Amino acid sequence: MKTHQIEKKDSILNKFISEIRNIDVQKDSLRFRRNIERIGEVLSYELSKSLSYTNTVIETPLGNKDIQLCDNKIVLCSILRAGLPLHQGLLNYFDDAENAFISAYRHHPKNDTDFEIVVEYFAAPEIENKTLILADPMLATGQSLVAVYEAIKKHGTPKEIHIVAVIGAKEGVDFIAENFPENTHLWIAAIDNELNNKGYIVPGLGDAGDLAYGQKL
Ligand SMILES: O=P(O)(O)OC[C@H]1O[C@H](OP(=O)(O)OP(=O)(O)O)[C@H](O)[C@@H]1O
Ligand SMILES: O=c1cc[nH]c(=O)[nH]1
Ligand SMILES: [Mg+2]
Repeated sequence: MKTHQIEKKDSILNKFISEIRNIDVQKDSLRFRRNIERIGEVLSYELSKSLSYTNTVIETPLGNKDIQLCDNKIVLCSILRAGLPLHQGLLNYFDDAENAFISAYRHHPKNDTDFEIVVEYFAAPEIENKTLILADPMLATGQSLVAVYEAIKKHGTPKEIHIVAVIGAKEGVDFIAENFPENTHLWIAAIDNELNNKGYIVPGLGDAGDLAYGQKL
């Protein structure tokens, strides 16, 4: 897997990341969702540089102009719930993409610290031989992404996979690197060093799904 950690180079992205991490600013859920969306837009732009392009002639009112246009058949698949605002950011740029949604949540059968990932809902177009963009803002242990990939694999084999995430933990990045095909790309804004005993990224930002959409039972 090739990891692209976009915040390594300073840019306006830093402001959006600082706001989603900030304990005061993140309380404004409208701003939180919009910041995740804006980060999705920045990551889309970075990812777009790795896609394939074909020469196309565009007719303007005054003549013709050659331009290289992306010819990948993209399926944009986001993991519910927290993936929704990131999905919108990606779709703002990859507006021709087909769309897929898959659910994954942490089920705690015994206590707060042990959990298993439950994947239930999957709605997708044909993915065989297409460019699959898998989006989830948080990459903590990596178990959700791997569980989702196992479910998606049963429906076809994409030509290539691009994972898009906002904040990850080193441990989770290593885990997905072991479990996704070698030609997978990870486009991620920031990578933190630690996970706590509940599998939350430290310092991270807290619970992305709750910050975007409110607490769940
Ligand atoms: O890398 P992992 O350890 O699997 O954790 C990351 C997952 O946790 C969050 O979802 P959550 O289960 O909180 O669901 P939600 O989006 O409904 O809040 C996040 O959006 C990822 O899907
Ligand atoms: O840090 C984390 C880990 C999982 N899910 C989140 O929303 N945040
Ligand atoms: Mg959550």
